[in-house]
Amino acid sequence: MSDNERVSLLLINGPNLNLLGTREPSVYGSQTLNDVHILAKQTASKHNVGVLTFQSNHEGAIIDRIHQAREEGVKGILINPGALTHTSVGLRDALLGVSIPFIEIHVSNPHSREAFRHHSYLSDKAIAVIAGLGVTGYGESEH
Ligand SMILES: O=C1C[C@@](O)(C(=O)O)C[C@@H](O)[C@@H]1O
Repeated sequence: MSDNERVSLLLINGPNLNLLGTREPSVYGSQTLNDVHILAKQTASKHNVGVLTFQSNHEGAIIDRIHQAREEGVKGILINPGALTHTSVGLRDALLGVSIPFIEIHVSNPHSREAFRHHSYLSDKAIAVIAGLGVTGYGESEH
């Protein structure tokens, strides 16, 4: 399979995840978004899968990127929606609208935090939810 034919995944990080590494380190740790991108790409490349990355603090930009993913033939989306997890019907509709399977990722475990973080607009439609593993949740466990 050539690079052009490689299966592609899209990794999306939502609002405030550009601050990983400096943002509330006791909750989110000290690794940066760049570390996340490296980990995800390294993990995927072991399976000959490519990863496109995108981060935005803007709901509409994320929705537009999800729409673009369909045109690009992206096979799966990995998304840490940040706070949009708990607020965005629009994000849910975008993911369902493009019919691309997705995995929801959180660095922290929202269920062990404030009550307003316990509900997700995405989880019931996600293939899987990975939460509370820190940045390692974007990679693959060694086994
Ligand atoms: O921004 C975030 C980050 C988060 O998605 C996580 O990765 O743990 C959890 C959300 O509740 C929060 O708003």
